Amino acid sequence: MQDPRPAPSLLTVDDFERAARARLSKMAYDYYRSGADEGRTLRENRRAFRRLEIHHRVLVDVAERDMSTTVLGTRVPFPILVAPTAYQRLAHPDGEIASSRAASELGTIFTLSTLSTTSLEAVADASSGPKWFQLYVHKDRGLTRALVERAESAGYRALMLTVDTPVLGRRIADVRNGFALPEGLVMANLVDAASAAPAEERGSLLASYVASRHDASLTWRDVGWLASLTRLPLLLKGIVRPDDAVRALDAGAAGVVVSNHGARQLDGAPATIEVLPAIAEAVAGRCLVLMDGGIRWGTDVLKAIALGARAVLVGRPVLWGLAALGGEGVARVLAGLRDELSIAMALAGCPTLASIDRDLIRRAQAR
Ligand SMILES: Cc1cc2nc3c(=O)[nH]c(=O)nc-3n(C[C@H](O)[C@H](O)[C@H](O)COP(=O)(O)O)c2cc1C
Ligand SMILES: CCCCCCC(=O)C(=O)O
Repeated sequence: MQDPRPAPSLLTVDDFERAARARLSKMAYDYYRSGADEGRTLRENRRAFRRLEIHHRVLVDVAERDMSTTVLGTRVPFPILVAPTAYQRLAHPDGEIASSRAASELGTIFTLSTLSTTSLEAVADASSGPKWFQLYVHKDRGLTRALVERAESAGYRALMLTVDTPVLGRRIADVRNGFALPEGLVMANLVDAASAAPAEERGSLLASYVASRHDASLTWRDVGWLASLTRLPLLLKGIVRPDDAVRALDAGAAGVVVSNHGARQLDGAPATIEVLPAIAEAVAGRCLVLMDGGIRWGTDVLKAIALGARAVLVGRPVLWGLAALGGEGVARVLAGLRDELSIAMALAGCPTLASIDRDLIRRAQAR
């Protein structure tokens, strides 16, 4: 007899990307999908995972698996967090509210971008789960300080300072498409600053925002200044070198995010999974190490944990879920990755995250 149930069509992150592509305008899809320049790092972020094999252990009791971990004092049921991504209402009218609620439903951490299309207060009011705030430092330090104070009083639990973006990477598709926010969408955390801006900047063209407001002169000294403004733990996002990770630690950061900004900044930057082991080794457990870039399968998460990350963040997968099915899509993407990780742990002989060690991972022989 035939099974009457329809075959599920949205199972993997790549399925969600196809569904998202069918729903989004070309301009929005290109903005989300793009890497910088020729997309070398974009391809490498995923290829580098494929080069790694998992040499599984057998006959281990994996009847119960524990995927929970603690990040900056917050217990999460599985080690997959939501990365900050700008302009989520471009994907779906419910934007950041829907994605933060989905993260909350699953018990994981949602990171809100400075460039969100919903204000940080509205997101805090709408979802009760743990949240971090991603910070871009503006030339106007008063504005930067105000963002920090607002995030702190709205209940965000950590600040994630993005340090790989002194200027905007060149995303060719965005330049060709003349990327701009459609009428009605704004950079909601910056509306006052935006309405004081000259008319040609109010259209939210990313490039003009960056040129006029974003501070490209940021240095290590400013990290100390930022840390002095807040009692929240500070993470530095965009680290790909062991020496910079140690410097972050020395500057007072509670952790680093090994990231190349989803390959949207410096084309030619290394795949993050390639540089993770040396960074984890350099900081030697003295601070939290997270990573993002190219994670599309539960087995990718397992590889990142094995190579030294406490947890990973996902950017585009969440956008694909949001564009395809709103908040339900985000929840399904996160739950899908969680369930894939659980299966991968069972098959690799790892009942806990602590048992996922480096010895499981080998580089595939070149054929
Ligand atoms: C459309 C888009 C917007 C992004 N916006 C931000 C942002 O506002 N701040 C930030 O620190 N990183 C931003 N990122 C980078 C993500 O936080 C993250 O590093 C990256 O998406 C991880 O790679 P993945 O998309 O392969 O998971 C953005 C990435 C994308 C794809
Ligand atoms: C230099 C600050 C602009 C960053 C724009 C948002 C972002 O991170 C991205 O599109 O990627």
